Amino acid sequence: PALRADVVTIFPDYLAPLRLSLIGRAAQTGILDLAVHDLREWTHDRHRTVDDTPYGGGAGMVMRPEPWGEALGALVPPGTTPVPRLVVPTPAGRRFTQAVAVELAAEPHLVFACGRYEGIDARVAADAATRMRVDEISIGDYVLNGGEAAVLVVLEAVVRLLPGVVGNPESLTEESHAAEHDGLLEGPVYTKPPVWRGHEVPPVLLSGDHGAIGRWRREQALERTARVRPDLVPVPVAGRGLDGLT
Ligand SMILES: Nc1cc(-c2ccc3ccn(Cc4ccccn4)c3c2)[nH]n1
Repeated sequence: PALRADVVTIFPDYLAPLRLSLIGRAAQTGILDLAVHDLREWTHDRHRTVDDTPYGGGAGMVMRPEPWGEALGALVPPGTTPVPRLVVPTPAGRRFTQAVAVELAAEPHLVFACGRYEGIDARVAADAATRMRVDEISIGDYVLNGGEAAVLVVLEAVVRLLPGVVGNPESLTEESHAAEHDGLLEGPVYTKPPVWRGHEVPPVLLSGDHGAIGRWRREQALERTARVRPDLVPVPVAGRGLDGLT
């Protein structure tokens, strides 16, 4: 497979959507080798305990290190090659962007550690870092109850970049946030009918003039990006042309 992905979670059913559609097909065609594991497999007490009270006090519970240590030891036994990257969703992680998705899509093996409660005992990541690359990732500046939704987001963004997953690879470069699009947002898209509820499709798109269409689309992308995400608008560097290269 192009990518092996192991997901460890106390809510394996939450990852069921990964069996559907794009990612499901990638798994069936063997592009992606996906395995979801229940962390409680690596508990040994009657109540299959995965959490405990936080040292230093404070509200909530913390995930115990022992089950995680055993789970990661089982999934990545010492001597495993290639060494996987451990992806740990957390509100306190580096920002997940398209560039990070591209980076992760180049990895042969990803292991996702889905935390719950107030997070995972910090020693788990510290110990794993002695054997593999640990990547603490935030999918955005909002607080979730656990890492599972973040794994769905990260895996969707990563798997669609794998060769053979998306029918038309060209669609991967023409979209918002793609480097090839200068990181601009996508402008408006239209299809038939040419008039719908009195709304017309912009005539240039029906003109067949591909130069004009290309210019119009770039203008629309710039306009929308300036309105919605001014932080993404490329700043012209002094003494260089529009493409910033000359
Ligand atoms: N971008 C993100 C990622 C998360 C995330 C990821 C994993 C966990 C495991 C537990 N929690 C709850 C929690 C809430 C408050 C402070 C710490 N943790 C998570 C939240 N929220 N937002």
